Parts: sequence; C-alpha cells; structure tokens
Amino acid sequence: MTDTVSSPAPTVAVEGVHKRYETTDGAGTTALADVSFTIDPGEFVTVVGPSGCGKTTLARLVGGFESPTSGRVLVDETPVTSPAPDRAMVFQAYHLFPWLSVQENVAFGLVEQGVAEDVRNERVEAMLELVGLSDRASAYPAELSGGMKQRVGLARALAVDPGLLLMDEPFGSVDSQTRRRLQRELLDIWRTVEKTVVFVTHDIQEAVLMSDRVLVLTGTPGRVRDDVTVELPRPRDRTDDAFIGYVDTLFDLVETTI
Ligand SMILES: Nc1ncnc2c1ncn2[C@@H]1O[C@H](COP(=O)(O)OP(=O)(O)OP(=O)(O)O)[C@@H](O)[C@H]1O
Repeated sequence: MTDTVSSPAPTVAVEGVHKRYETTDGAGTTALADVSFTIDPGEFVTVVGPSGCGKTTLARLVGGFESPTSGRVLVDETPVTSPAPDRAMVFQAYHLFPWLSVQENVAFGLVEQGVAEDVRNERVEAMLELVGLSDRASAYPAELSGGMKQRVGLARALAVDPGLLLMDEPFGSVDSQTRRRLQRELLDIWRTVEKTVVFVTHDIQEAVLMSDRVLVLTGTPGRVRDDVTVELPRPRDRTDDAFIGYVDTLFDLVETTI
C-alpha cells in the first residue's frame, strides 16, 4: 500500500499532430491536420471550434486515449503513448460507475493505485468537501442530479491529484444555473490546487470566463485557426465591455472557420 502521489502541473506540447480515423465506409476522416501548440504549467487552455472540428480528439490525444497518426504529444517533454494517472479526464456524460456509491466512485483511481485505506478515506473526504458533496457520500449515481454527478466526476479526477486535467464539455449536460455554479467552483478549485487544464467547450462565454488562452480550431480537419490570450483579471464579469469584446471576437473567429 502506498501514499497518494501528487503530480506537479506539467507543460504540454502538441507538435505537428495529424489524426486520421479509418471509417466503416473505407473513406476515412482526417480529424486534425498539422496541429501544434504548447501549454505552460498551470495554464487553463480552452479549445473551441465548430462541431466535428476535432476538439474531443485533441483532448483524447493529450490524455493518451488515442494516438496521433503523425506528429507527437509531449507532457513534460515525455511522449504520451497511453493514459496515465498524472492525466485525468472529465467527460460530459459523467462516466460514473452506477453500482458504486459516490465515495467509492471518487476512491476508484486511488484503489487502482493501491493507496492505503486510511489515506484513501481522508483524500476522498477532502475531495467531496471540495466539490460540496460530503453529505451525499453514500448515495448512488442514480440518486443524484446532473450537476451532482458532474461534481462526482470532478472529485474522482482530482482525487488522484493529476497534474493535468482534461475536461471534455464537462458542463454540457447541466442546466444553465448549475453550469454557472460549476464554472465558479472549478475556477476556485483551480486556484487552490495548481493544475494544467485543457478544457473543451462549445460555449464561447464559458471559454472567456475560464481561460488563460483560447485555441480556436477550424472545421474538419481541425487546424489551429487562432490562439487568443484572455487578458482579463479574475473574477471576470460577463457584462464587462472587455469581456463582451472577447466573446464577439471569438464568435467571429469560430463562425468564419465553419
Ligand atoms: N472513433 C472514430 N472513428 C471515426 N471517426 C471519428 C472517431 N472519432 C471522431 N471521429 C471523427 O473525427 C472528427 C472529429 O471528431 P471530434 O469528436 O473530435 O470533434 P468535436 O469537435 O469534439 O465534435 P463536437 O463538437 O461535435 O463534439 C469528426 O468528423 C468525427 O466524425
């Protein structure tokens, strides 16, 4: 049995990545073409772009759930070849284990890593407190609201203390009130625990609210159309003229990439 392993926030480098999927009709799809960018340790980078431009593919490549057809992805200068505990992914569709309670879901990665039970329990408790679900520890996913399920997914990802957090439309399945609350909570958590974040969203306002930088991908195949640094102090005000200016600029960029 071991203690938990804390991973420092890493650098990410995506170098000349092409990704081609074979399809059943034999035609194949090029999801990404010549994609290159770097992310500094602790940076919050959001990927936006039209539907099908390869946002999910890009997050999965950085996570090691897919391999590039050519080019490479480096995390702290080491090529990514498979998933690893220092990179955790949070999905839109929760992906919770329905037969496990909230605390068992959050503990899952720690059990896999062979973390000692007392350390594990302490960590799970801390994560549930962080996402405001201490009172639902013994509930099962079916008994939770969408927002609560999403917070369990976030707690599970954070429990293993990954340096890199990959979030694919994490708030896409919840109502707009809950979405706003989760956005605030994620920013609070990100300020508390230093992580490099790759965040995929369709929501331009969300991208401006959350990110240090926004990568805009073009339509299929996805290429990096622009890399916009959001130079606004946090917490950000959606009604602020400068905020609205960023939203308008990004809208125009996404619209002209379709
Ligand atoms: N496993 C797969 N096999 C074949 N083609 C795939 C596969 N996964 C994705 N694709 C194709 O790759 C392209 C990019 O898909 P991806 O899901 O990465 O885009 P996206 O930008 O995340 O889309 P959306 O915004 O609609 O979620 C699409 O044309 C999609 O059909």
